[in-house]
Amino acid sequence: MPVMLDVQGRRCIVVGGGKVAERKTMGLLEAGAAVTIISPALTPQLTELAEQGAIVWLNRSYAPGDARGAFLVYAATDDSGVNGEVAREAESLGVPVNVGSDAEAGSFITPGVLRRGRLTVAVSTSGAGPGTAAKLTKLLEETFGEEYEAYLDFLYRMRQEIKRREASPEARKLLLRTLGRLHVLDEIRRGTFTEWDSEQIEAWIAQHREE
Ligand SMILES: C[C@@]1(CC(=O)O)c2cc3[nH]c(cc4nc(cc5[nH]c(cc(n2)[C@H]1CCC(=O)O)[C@@](C)(CC(=O)O)[C@@H]5CCC(=O)O)C(CC(=O)O)=C4CCC(=O)O)c(CCC(=O)O)c3CC(=O)O
Ligand SMILES: NC(=O)C1=CN([C@@H]2O[C@H](COP(=O)(O)OP(=O)(O)OC[C@H]3O[C@@H](n4cnc5c(N)ncnc54)[C@H](O)[C@@H]3O)[C@@H](O)[C@H]2O)C=CC1
Repeated sequence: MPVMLDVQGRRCIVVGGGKVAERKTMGLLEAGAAVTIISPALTPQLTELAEQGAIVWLNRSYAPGDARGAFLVYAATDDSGVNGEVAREAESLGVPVNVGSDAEAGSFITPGVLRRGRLTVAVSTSGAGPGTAAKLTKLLEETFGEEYEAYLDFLYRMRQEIKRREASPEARKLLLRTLGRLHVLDEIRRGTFTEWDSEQIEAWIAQHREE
């Protein structure tokens, strides 16, 4: 079941400090999570993050009780027995858990992720082929270029303005549908798009609210 979680400022626990733990941590930090790593060893990059205070590092092995109070738990050690223990504890506490060594041992898996500002595309093969999930994510990077970031910022602003200025549900619906038909994305791609100021937005809404 795909969902988009808001992990901003929420405590997420990563057990293990190797390559896999590093990748999960980078994804969590990108999403603004408060990461605690529990591991007797860290990769150079994770060590640097701990030194900078960007993550909390507990320099020891996993111990029962570590999953308490977490929003998400990642079992990313190279010991599948330990990963299984972490998963059981998290499950008993009702905390979602990811197991890097076995898709089916946890309650969620980590998809490949493509970000373009407000756009997030997640790709999963349900654990059948993680390398394929990575390849498909790369392919999507070509389809969804950098222009989507500016385009979604534009859509976000217009949607806010339409909702703020327009009380009638019918007019809103019409405006939002018309908005989706604009050629702004092409203009951004061609470099001919210029930001709309408040007056232009107001004029556009007035012109299109009753078509
Ligand atoms: C089940 C899952 C667990 C989880 O949720 O973590 C899992 C499990 C395993 N991965 C393995 C191997 C590799 N994983 C990658 C890459 C990624 N793996 C990711 C997710 C997942 N991997 C989850 C399922 C996702 C899905 O399919 O929906 C991505 C998408 C996201 C991320 O990790 O951030 C990230 C791409 C990020 C990107 O670049 O976009 C590569 C390629 C590479 O490194 O370039 C290889 C080597 C090639 C190969 O083996 O295919 C092995 C075998 C280990 C062994 O042999 O011991 C297992 C264990 C098993 O098979 O169960
Ligand atoms: N999800 C994925 O994308 C992938 C998953 N894997 C799986 O993930 C596992 C981990 O892979 P890597 O990060 O490459 O391994 P790694 O060997 O680089 O790192 C393992 C880490 O776990 C720590 N650790 C070991 N026992 C621990 C304990 N009891 N408590 C806390 N930390 C402990 C170690 O100190 C080390 O930092 C692999 O064994 C494999 O099964 C492997 C490749 C990709």
